[in-house]
Amino acid sequence: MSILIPVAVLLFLVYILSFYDHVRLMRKFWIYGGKMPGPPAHPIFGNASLFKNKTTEDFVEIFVNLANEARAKGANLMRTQVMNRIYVWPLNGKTAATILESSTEMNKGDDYSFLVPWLGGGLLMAQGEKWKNHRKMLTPAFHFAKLEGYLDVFNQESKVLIDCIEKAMETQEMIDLFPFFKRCTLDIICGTAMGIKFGAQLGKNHEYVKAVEGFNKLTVEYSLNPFLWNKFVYWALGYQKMHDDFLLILKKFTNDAIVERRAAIASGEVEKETSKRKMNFLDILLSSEESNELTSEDIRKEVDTFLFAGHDTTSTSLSWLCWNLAHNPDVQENVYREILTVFGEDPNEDVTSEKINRLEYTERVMKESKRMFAPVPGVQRKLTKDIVIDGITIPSEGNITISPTVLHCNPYIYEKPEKFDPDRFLPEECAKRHSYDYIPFSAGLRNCIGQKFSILNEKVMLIHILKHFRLEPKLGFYETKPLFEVVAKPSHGIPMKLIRRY
Ligand code: HEM
Repeated sequence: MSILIPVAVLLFLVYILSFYDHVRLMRKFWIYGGKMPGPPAHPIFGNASLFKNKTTEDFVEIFVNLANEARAKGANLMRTQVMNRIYVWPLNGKTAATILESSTEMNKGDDYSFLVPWLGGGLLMAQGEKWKNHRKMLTPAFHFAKLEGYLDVFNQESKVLIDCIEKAMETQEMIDLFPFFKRCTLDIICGTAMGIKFGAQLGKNHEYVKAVEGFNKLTVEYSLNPFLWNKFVYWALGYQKMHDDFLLILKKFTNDAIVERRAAIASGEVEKETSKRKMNFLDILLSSEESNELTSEDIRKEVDTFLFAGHDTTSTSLSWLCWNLAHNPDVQENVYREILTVFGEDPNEDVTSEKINRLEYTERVMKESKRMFAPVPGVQRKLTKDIVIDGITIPSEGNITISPTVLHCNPYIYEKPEKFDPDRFLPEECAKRHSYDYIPFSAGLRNCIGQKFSILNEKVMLIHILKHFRLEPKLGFYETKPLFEVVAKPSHGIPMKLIRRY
């Protein structure tokens, strides 16, 4: 009994000390935040009350309304605060450019810290020279000529997708396409990046798929609950254990895939490619391992980064595209007609690279869909030094949130932003805007390395789907909402009735 009291006192002291840095930052941001436009903040909790009893389903509306209130008062940026964190939001492309074009302020923000044990050191999270070297090394995997080589996988997996949907239609009248798209894009990224048949669409590797979902859920819970930001609390409530269990599954899967590919190359089962332009992503990494540029752990982090960044984003984007098409039948019909004109009527024909760039109208529709529902709702930078934007000093250690969602809903740039209008992307309309008023793939040096890959992937899947089915929504347009999470998934999926085209 006597030992319990000092242990309890010690634990309490550790707990109190662990808050020292929180209090220091809270004070600093209170002083700076008070001079910025933004909603009134509490000295300790900041703007936490805005999110009380809300879920990430409500956040888009909250942030867009706050941004519009600030814009109406003439502000070009706004701040929000929660406990010891400050977030400064550029409200138009011109202001966002200051940070996106900076070659020094490229470090990722506080909300990414959760991903460090999994992806830290991979391209998405890396900093400084390491980021520069890895970006240079991996760029050839996304070269135009290389993308054409991925078309086979896009076509094959899209056909499996159609089979899976048709099978589901035998027993269900209403189908939520989102999980189908997610499994398909996971199979595509594994096939293209690593040269392996993953088989998520056929029900394989279920444990990995579950672990990705579990880890994503934890990420959201962590970012919404500031008490979990304290390592001690996180551990004591059992979150650390769940976190570690998911990580074990995720890392093991990738490590096994790497070992398998290495062995296949060594045994000659897979022909060794020497031109970097022709190599798939994992083979580029493995060749850099041979020349001691990368360690095995570096390779694992990069592969995990591409699996993470490459599948949820594209499937979410395609889901919102289908949602917009289902709710705008005229636009859907126009896209379908354009697809038939360019590719012909055979629903089973492969999509080829020569014709795909002729889909001008479809491309505008895809862009407008990403404007209305930015698949990545926000990215963050953490400042290393004070910077001044629009005459306002933003302090070091503060976060800048560049939110495509908030920028794309700017009524001063996009008249009636809630209206789906592909003509906003006619060249003469684009010329009227700052190029950073539309940034679904971010912009500047740290833009999305996978954007061309993703657009091609999405187009091929869309062509296969629309050639087979007409889409009819089974929920009202606003009954499923974009979640303000790492990826803006639809809160209630995208339930559809699919009508066969032939
Ligand atoms: C619609 C689909 C996609 C969207 C909307 C999207 C969006 C983005 C955004 C906004 C960023 C900047 C993140 C930040 O600054 O923190 C980013 C970075 C990145 N994306 Fe994508 N992405 C998509 C698809 C993909 C795909 C298919 C891949 C891989 C095959 C990929 C790989 C990456 C990587 C590795 C980075 C980090 C780049 C760097 O920091 O140098 N993304 N993406």
